[in-house]
Amino acid sequence: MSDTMLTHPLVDGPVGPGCKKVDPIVVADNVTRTFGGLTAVDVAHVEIPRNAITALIGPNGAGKTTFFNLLTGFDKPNTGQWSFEGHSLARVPAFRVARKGMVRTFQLTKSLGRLSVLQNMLLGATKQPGENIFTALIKPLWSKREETITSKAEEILARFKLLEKSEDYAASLSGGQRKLLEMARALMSDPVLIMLDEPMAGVNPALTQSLLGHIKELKAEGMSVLFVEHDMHMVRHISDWVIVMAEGKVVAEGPPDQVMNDPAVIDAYLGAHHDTDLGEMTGATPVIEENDVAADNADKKNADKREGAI
Ligand SMILES: Nc1ncnc2c1ncn2[C@@H]1O[C@H](COP(=O)(O)OP(=O)(O)OP(=O)(O)O)[C@@H](O)[C@H]1O
Repeated sequence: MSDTMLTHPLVDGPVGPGCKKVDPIVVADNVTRTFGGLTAVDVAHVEIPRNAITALIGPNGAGKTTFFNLLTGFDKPNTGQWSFEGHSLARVPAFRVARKGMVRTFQLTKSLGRLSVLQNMLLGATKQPGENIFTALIKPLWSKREETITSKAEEILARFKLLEKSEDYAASLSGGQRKLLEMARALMSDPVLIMLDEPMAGVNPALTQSLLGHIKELKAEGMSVLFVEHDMHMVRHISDWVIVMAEGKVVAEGPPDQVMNDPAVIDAYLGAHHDTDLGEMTGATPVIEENDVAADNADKKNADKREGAI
């Protein structure tokens, strides 16, 4: 940020790249990742605030996805340390990271598309029935566990208005419904921090309101949310905090209205998107549940048009 004297309730001290948070849930230091000669991530220090919605933005190739992959154990850094809820998680494998409560959405791939919506949900549960040999041998133990996770899956599907689709192939869902399923699946493992990778990609504008409502609910339930998104409208309307990456580094951070009016950010990132709708700071628009069905239908049509969507 250009004005380092700004303060904010989430921040301990002046606002600026790498600023200290009052109550951080993730703290990362000197995280680097290179691919050959290219430094994809070079984050000196960043803190993610707890129980807030944080957007990670930046131009294509800024290193956002790589940083996500590193934090969640899907990739290994060259250097660096980070902690989640005060516990070091650097180089901890992805399944353990998820068990600790740091859970990311991942895209519905071709193979997952061939499973039903419910099966996708069951895959999201952290501890599977029969996971240890003792439990596997005693049917009442695993069948009870299966019942519990199935009813939990159905409860979450109902909340996301996907229950009636539970037996459908996931591949048959519209773009927006897929995004809802990705989020619903992540909730199966009771995240403390949920990390969403482009939650708005391919989503019809009316279903967008429903998705935004679901994300705000996660925060209302006490979760922290970190998302990567190119849709500036969403970033502006839903985020409490915005972190800007460029060339692997954190170049700016702050509340959305300040970050998006920062000349350095406009030059580095928004300049390339001058023609896109950056919106006004009007606050999040209300959830339009009744539009879901119409939106889904329109969304489905768009999804059908896309070639090889999954
Ligand atoms: N597995 C890989 N092998 C080689 N280079 C990679 C690999 N993954 C990422 N990169 C490179 O690292 C840089 C950062 O990529 P990354 O996908 O993290 O950026 P991003 O900010 O998420 O971009 P986008 O917004 O386009 O998704 C890019 O130059 C990319 O080409």
